[in-house]
Amino acid sequence: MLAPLFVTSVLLFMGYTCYSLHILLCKVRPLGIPYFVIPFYHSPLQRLFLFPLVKLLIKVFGLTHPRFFLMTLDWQVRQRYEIYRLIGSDIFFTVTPWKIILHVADPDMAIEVLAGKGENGELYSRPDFFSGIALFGENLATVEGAVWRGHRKVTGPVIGKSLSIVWEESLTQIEQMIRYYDKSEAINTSYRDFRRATLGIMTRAGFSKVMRWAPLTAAIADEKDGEGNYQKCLDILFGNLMWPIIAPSWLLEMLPFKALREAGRAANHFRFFMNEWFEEKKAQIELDNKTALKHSSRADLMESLVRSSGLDKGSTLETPLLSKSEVIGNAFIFILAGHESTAHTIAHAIYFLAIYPEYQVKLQKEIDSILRDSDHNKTSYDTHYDAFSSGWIAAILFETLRLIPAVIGVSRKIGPTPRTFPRSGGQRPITLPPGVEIWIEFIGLAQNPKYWTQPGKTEAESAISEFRPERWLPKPGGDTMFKPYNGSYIPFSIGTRGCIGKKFALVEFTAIMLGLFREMSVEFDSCGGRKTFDEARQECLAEMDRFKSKITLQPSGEMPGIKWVRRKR
Ligand code: HEM
Repeated sequence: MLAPLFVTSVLLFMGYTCYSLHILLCKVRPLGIPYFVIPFYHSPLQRLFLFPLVKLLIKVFGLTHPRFFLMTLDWQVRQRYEIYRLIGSDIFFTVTPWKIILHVADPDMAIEVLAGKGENGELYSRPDFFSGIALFGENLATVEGAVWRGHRKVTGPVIGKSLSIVWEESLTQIEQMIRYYDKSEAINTSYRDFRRATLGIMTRAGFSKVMRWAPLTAAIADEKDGEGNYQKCLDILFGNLMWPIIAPSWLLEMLPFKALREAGRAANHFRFFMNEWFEEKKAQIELDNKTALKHSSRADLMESLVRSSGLDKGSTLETPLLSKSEVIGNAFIFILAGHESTAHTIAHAIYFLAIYPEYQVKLQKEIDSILRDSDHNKTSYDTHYDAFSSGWIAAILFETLRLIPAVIGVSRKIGPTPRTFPRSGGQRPITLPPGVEIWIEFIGLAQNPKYWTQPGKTEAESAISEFRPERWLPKPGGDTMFKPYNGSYIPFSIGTRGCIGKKFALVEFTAIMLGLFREMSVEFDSCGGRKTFDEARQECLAEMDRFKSKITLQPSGEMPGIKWVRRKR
């Protein structure tokens, strides 16, 4: 009885899948753009089982057709621009039986997709899979249209006003970090160490909570300590975010797998901490309301969020802009987006500087010439940031993000009516059918030789896939950094929906590099003379080619050890 039912269900499913694929292909074929039919695209289970299997098949059978690369995880990192070259087009489709995705390494089209408006006069919206990050409540990254504008109005101005604190706290965190590195041998915990530092900066700038820097393992060892607990919960939560996204935390906590139970518990702890912070801030605001001290000078992100909920007694807000769950949802997205992307970008840059020590010397000369003898702790965002914003520190940041963007791309979807998009190089515009998902591929764009071959040089001489920060420096006698072709370099995305924390990240990166390299230099660990510089360098470059995208780009294996040493003056 069950067997025929099972066979009929399988046949019906297969029939429906073929029919659905046929319908999608009928939409794609007439457009004259290269397309590749692939059986699946990203989902947690495919990530776990199918992608590794395809990778193995490619290796064993030496498969070279683009279709096979497109079925591997994070092909954008491994294929870079080469896949577009192989296909012969800066845009192409992947078609699964359920979805059409357009991959874009064409700058004119990228601009129109990210900054242009759909049929409703609104920006194109993010695909539905983004709704997963509303696990603690809707937030800036998950809402659209007028609601999104409301969230942005609450968060944008206050983030913009936090830059002096970002500068100051970055230097404080780095000072504490250096004290630890001074006593340490080689380390390979840079990614975690910088996450710890940027978390401290976000927590101070956004929530007025002070978290001293300590190596994560030591800081989390003391379970009774609230700060250590908070760090531990974030470390587990962000390392395993996929689980609380696909299942409620109460369910995870009941499952017989330790990792899943821990992820569920971390999500519950996070909710608990945010509730505590919400109530604390509310009480503080209520006190201010009584003393008629509106919007105190210490106003931070959390204050702006809580005030916009109108939940504080004495609030004069007529219509609340956010619910309590949206307040917590936004606290979550700022902690998530605001610490990992910058931390990993700093760690990538540190590894590039270990590979190319000559740039450390240039960076240190720049710091010395700007700060002279003054103590860097006496610097401030207002007096010093601008001086660093068109020199080596900025060039190193831009070049790091060009080669290893914090996120590999952004996506948008076309609404219910067809839309026409321009293409670069005078190619004919393309009209996309409804429902298509568009993936703007940052690495493809930032290594597209049509836009990155330098004037008077060949593509090979321009070393597009290599770390050459000098390409960004102002021309001799000038003071403006190199401006790439519009749309060909957008690691923070563009348009009003682009990254709200861009300036925050630029200031953070600058202060951290200045704090570190004023005192220290970085070098590969030679493992007691057993590893040459060239071996460590090759190992590092090979590891960078294996980076995986897990919220942000990060190592999938172990990076070579590095050592921080006091600068020789
Ligand atoms: C190197 C550092 C960073 C990079 C490369 C980066 C990149 C991005 C990108 C590509 C987006 C997607 C924009 C889009 O879909 O068009 C984004 C969104 C966002 N980022 Fe960042 N980001 C960085 C740092 C930060 C920081 C420090 C914060 C917080 C202070 C932050 C908060 C956010 C938020 C809240 C969003 C959602 C914005 C919205 O939907 O309106 N990011 N970021």
